[in-house]
Amino acid sequence: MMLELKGVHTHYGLSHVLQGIDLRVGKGEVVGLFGRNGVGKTTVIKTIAGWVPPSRGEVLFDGESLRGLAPDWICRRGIGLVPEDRRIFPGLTVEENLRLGQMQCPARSRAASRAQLDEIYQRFPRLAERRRQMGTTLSGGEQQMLAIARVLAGAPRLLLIDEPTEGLAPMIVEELFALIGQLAREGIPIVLVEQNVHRAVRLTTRYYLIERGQVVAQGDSSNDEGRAALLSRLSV
Ligand SMILES: Nc1ncnc2c1ncn2[C@@H]1O[C@H](COP(=O)(O)OP(=O)(O)OP(=O)(O)O)[C@@H](O)[C@H]1O
Repeated sequence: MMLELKGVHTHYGLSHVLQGIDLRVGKGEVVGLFGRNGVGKTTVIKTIAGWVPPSRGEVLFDGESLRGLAPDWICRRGIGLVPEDRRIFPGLTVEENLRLGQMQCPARSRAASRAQLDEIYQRFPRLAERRRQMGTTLSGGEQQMLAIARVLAGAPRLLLIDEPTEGLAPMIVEELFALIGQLAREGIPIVLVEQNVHRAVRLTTRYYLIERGQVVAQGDSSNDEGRAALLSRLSV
């Protein structure tokens, strides 16, 4: 198992948000985290990436505990987080954003090379065209692409992607889902939080349904039956 959460609890102050999450992500998987607003999906992702430390339980990556590691170090181990709010660095061009991504947490020696940057531009031609434009002046969809590209620049071995399509136009949404599908086919395991369950579930191989900080259902979403079970449970 590449990533494993064992009985993870997370608090924000006195607020007990995650209440014993068990979750596993294997090689080649796209794991969907679904559930209503505020149930703790983002907190699961932030806990994995070390942005909020778990108060109890373990997060294991490649069998090793991440306990006590700062987010930078977790990133360097190979876990890349694309946060919901994208966090494009203001005052920096597209290329400078990507170079920072290469430097911030190079997970592999491939990162931080010119060749790797060229590969990223091949994958994201629109970013190549706009490489000298300020990152924050890109459209919402382009900023989301940049946020993903910047994390890819660190050559992660596992990707956590939080609500990538929120507030974006349908065409861009399709492009983003196609991109995520492509990354998965290239062998990067992905944990995806997405409100657009109908669309997202077609990409995921397995899912966890979360309610009030707990996993209340999980299953296979690689076939019609599994997907139908999830959708009926969510009644969407
Ligand atoms: N920094 C914080 N401080 C205090 N409480 C927080 C903080 N971040 C999140 N929470 C609370 O933790 C709970 C879970 O939030 P979280 O963002 O993980 O949920 P979510 O399922 O991702 O929801 P959404 O889909 O709306 O993003 C919510 O009640 C939220 O208000």
